[in-house]
Amino acid sequence: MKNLKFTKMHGAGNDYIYVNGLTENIENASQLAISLSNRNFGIGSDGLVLILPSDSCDFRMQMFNSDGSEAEMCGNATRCVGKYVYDNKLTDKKEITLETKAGTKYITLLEGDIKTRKVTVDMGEPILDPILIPVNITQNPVLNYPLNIDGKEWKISCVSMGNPHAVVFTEGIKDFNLPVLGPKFETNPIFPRKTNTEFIEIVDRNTLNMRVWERGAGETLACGTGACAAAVAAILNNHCDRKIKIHLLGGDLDIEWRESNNHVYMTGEAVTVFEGTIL
Ligand SMILES: N[C@@H](CCC[C@H](N)C(=O)O)C(=O)O
Repeated sequence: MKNLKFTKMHGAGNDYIYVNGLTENIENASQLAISLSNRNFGIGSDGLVLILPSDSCDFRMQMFNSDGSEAEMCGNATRCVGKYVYDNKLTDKKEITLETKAGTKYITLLEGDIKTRKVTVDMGEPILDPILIPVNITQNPVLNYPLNIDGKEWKISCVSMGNPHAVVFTEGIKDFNLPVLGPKFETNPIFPRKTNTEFIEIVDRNTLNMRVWERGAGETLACGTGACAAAVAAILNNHCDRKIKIHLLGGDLDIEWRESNNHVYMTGEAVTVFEGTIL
């Protein structure tokens, strides 16, 4: 695509290319995600995010992983889209509604500047029904379910935040070989739409360490929906209380699963790195 304007942004190191679909004409977004995400021959990113007009919300987000697959939801991108539409004067609101394939998300812009802004997103209710996640396990909710991978038993807890997550509580995550291990979870036949997988160490009742293997992207420095899913799984397994700080490779996210309305709230930074034009 010639003369395509883009902005590179990240949330806790989870980096995407953002394109204003209100002014730019995108033809094959899936193919574009693959080529632009390439870290040698493209811009380099975990995927592509389109900001589009919406009939029901202020804006609509469409998100593609670096392998070209379209995801229902992306937590880190949601924060960045909020910052993008405000900085680019597409809105003057600091409370923004965003249509996604996983329903409406409510963004609140907090303190910040043109480079970095703190953003909270009401991510809605977690989905625990295995049919809806989807995962081919009848136990409901799926907590500490034994999954055998190459002769080793892992205990998975499954949560959807609009997209599927398998959360594993374990130890020694910094030594895990995720490029070998991650795909064995991602493509396991019990996940009919594949899965994102979070490897979690419990630090204390309000703190977790996390590494993530993302469906369609591989290991990323952070995953917002994954952090929400990990928090929900930690609370359901009684490892943690309802407010949790999650340390990811690229930064921290604060997650609250509120008892009063069952919604998950994610707070973290959204950062603009640079703008450019594809020649
Ligand atoms: N990094 C994202 C999630 C992106 C989509 C995911 N790989 C999927 O295919 O479901 C986040 O911050 O939530």
